[in-house]
Amino acid sequence: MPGMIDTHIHASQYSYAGTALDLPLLQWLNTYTFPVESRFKDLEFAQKVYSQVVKRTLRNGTTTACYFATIHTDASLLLGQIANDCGQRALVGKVCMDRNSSVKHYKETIQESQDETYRFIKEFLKKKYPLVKPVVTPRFAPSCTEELLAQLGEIAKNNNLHIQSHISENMEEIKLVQELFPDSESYTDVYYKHSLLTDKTVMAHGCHLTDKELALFKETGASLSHCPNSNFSLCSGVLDVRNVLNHKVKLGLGTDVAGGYSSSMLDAVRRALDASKVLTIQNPEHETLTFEEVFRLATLGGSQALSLDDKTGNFEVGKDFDALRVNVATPGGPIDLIQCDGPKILLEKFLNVGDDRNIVEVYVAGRKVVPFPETTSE
Ligand SMILES: Nc1nc2[nH]cnc2c(=O)[nH]1
Ligand SMILES: [Zn+2]
Repeated sequence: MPGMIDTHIHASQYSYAGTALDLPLLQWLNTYTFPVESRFKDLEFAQKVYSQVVKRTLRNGTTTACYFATIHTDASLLLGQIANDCGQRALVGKVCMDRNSSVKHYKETIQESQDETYRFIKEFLKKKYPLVKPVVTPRFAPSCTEELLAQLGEIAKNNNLHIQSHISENMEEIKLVQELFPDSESYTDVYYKHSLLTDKTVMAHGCHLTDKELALFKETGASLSHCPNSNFSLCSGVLDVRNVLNHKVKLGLGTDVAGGYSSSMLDAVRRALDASKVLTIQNPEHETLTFEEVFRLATLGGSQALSLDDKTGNFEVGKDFDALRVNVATPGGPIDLIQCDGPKILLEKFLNVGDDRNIVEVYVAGRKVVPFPETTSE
């Protein structure tokens, strides 16, 4: 099958994935996230966490990942190097934030954020990695001043770069954005005003976007990353994917580690189906997503959301070979095959009950990256 595409994952939060899920978003960021992310000034710590998250996601069948790192340029460059060395296709973002009232040492001045973003992009592009690219990454509106958002919009435009951020994840966050940006009509308008909504933009969550905001996504070509594990784990909200698709907005799936506790895209597939079923429980008229639709979101949908669908997402002639060799009946694996089923049923079983034991080989751009070559295996 085509490799899976994680459109939103915080590589820097991998060390505490599976813990610390007892607070809502803003309190979770202040209590757990910012203190951990501030540790990535230490390149040894960064090397350890980043090589583990890249290897784990590859083993789980993530052939393309769109990563948030931290505010630290050198550690963010290191994440790019590790993804390249391990053969994963990736977008890597050095996080930008010049507002943080809770963990005072974990923020930049606007000048630092601008200068370091330039340095990050320049040094990254100098490496000429074939599959790994930088992405302009304002953390989210509440942690950036208007001036910084405007500068980042300019930098992305002038260098034709990808952009990633977060939007409308929980209600408290939306209220905070209204207070911080009183001149903007909506959360989406804050990004739109600063040229941050383009056809190379991916915004995580969007649980509470209005139809009017979705229309602005459609108009600009910006996409959404649906991160259902995170949305459930932090009690943020339930995105109505059907409504997003009806608005013809591009959409992929994301793990959002560590707001989401699992680094596996198979988990994202299952949670996306759960989220859709929750909406059907609440409203029987809701048209539940099918497993085929969610499979598409995890692969082709993700490639479209990241504007990488000329390279990956399916096996169309002319694209790179990003693929998983799956053995549904792998010995010692989680699936018992009782009867002889056709390929569609086997895919459904794998998506719902399979795990990395079933993913026998992983290929990115034709290169076998799992099992790991002797030197990098652990
Ligand atoms: N889930 C999640 N939402 C955010 N919004 C701003 N930063 C973050 C983050 O690290 N995780
Ligand atoms: Zn996130």
